[in-house]
Amino acid sequence: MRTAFTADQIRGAEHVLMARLPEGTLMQRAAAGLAAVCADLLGRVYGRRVVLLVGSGDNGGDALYAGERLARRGAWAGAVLAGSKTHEAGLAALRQAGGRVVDGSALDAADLIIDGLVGIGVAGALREPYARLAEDANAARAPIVAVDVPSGVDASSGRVQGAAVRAKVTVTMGACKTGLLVDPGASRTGTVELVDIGLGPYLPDPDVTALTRDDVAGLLPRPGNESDKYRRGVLGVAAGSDLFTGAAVLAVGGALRAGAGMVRYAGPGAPVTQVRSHWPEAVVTELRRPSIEDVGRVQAWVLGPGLGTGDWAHELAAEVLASDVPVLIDADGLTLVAGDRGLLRRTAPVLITPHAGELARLTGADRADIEADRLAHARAAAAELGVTVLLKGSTTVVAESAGPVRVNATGTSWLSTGGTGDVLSGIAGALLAQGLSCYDAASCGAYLHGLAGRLAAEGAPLTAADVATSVPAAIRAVTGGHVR
Ligand SMILES: NC(=O)C1=CN([C@@H]2O[C@H](COP(=O)(O)OP(=O)(O)OC[C@H]3O[C@@H](n4cnc5c(N)ncnc54)[C@H](OP(=O)(O)O)[C@@H]3O)[C@@H](O)[C@H]2O)[C@@H](O)CC1
Ligand SMILES: [K+]
Repeated sequence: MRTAFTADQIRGAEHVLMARLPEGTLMQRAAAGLAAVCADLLGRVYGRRVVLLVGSGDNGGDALYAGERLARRGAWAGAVLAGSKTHEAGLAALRQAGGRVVDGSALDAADLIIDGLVGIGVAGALREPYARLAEDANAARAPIVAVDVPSGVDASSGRVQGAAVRAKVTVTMGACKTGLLVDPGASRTGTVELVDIGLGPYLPDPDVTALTRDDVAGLLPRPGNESDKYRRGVLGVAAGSDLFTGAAVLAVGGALRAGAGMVRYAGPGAPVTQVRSHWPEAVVTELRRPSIEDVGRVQAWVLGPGLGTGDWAHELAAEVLASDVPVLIDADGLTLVAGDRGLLRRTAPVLITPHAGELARLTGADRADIEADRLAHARAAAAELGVTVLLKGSTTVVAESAGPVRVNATGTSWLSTGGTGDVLSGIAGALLAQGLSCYDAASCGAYLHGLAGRLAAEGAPLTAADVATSVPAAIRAVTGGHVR
């Protein structure tokens, strides 16, 4: 499990550790790790030009001491001092090793840029001259190594207000920061390298976690000798309408490919015909009225893709939500719930899977605000609505009212195409039916969906149906495909 922490959490742990060590020890550990990554990136250190962007705090101190180490190995090291003050001991060390103070024009001829403008101590958007230096560094041809976080990215949320460094590598100290895993910040980090400075034993529970392949392999249900289709999990899918038939086909497809023992599809005539012809494996009930009475027993429901938002859909949603099994609500289901919050009054668990626009409709928050601070809005919605929230987007986040938010970064931009959300609801719904909690079903579902998208795309456009087709390959890639 990858873990990440807010700036305050890191500072708290640093405080305890620092009190036990001689002054300056942590910064030397940080600088040593930083210099090693820079040296790797340069290949040969001797004679290369390294420009350090140095802010007024300890982030600048890290950069200066790393510059000192590179200068001792024969690099030309020039520090651009951006702040009202500078880490004096770090600057003296750099000078003693042969480094110098330069102005921003040195960026043009740099082989490597070290961004030590600001780290976890930043407040708000970058001020001048930091903002201009960040932009000049981005425009230069040399790769940028960000110290701790790319300057301009809020370490605790991933928020970017104004200019921000776009790094090739981010060398983060002690533990990963939340903002490195959540967009828009995550898209600025490049590769994230962690330098162990001994913080581990002093860290609290993480703010954010990200499942690894092994975590997902451990959580995914696998059939045993005693399994039959009922014990493996029966998923009900209430989706599709005479106007929108594809959503039903895709949601059922996602569920079947993700290992549901059986999928029971319930809907009106047109999608019924489509689901039957695409998926003879599904057990289909054509609804003459909005009732699930004749559908049979299920262990979880997916409600909403392509369902429509009229009275018929509302009645069906009310019936599904009146059941005593977990329900995943997506798409039109979310619009229905936004118009009638009373539908969410139930005791069995609810997982909602909105994108930012749908969450905005549900909570009244501004869509742009949600996109700027995905974590805070997903958490707040989970607490306000009493549900698990899977907020879709370039970094998908899964939040409950308490505990760490799980983020998923397996996705690809090729997944931003119609119908992929329907497939995701099928996958996560199948995992719910197989007994996973909303939190695990959502985070494993997002992981598999992202990976299936990557496998299906291979750098080219994909369709939602391709994603569903690739789900077994994604599961195989996660579990190693061992026959059992
Ligand atoms: N402590 C340790 O032992 C270790 C610390 N470590 C390192 O220290 C870093 C944290 O250092 P930190 O706390 O000094 O804060 P930091 O991120 O350098 O920035 C603070 C300065 O930025 C400025 N500033 C703020 N907002 C701004 C804005 N919007 N726009 C422009 N400027 C702004 C503000 O300047 P001022 O307003 O005072 O001029 C303030 O002084 C951490 O990320 C890690 O790299 C690691 O090596 C591990 C060991
Ligand atoms: K930085």
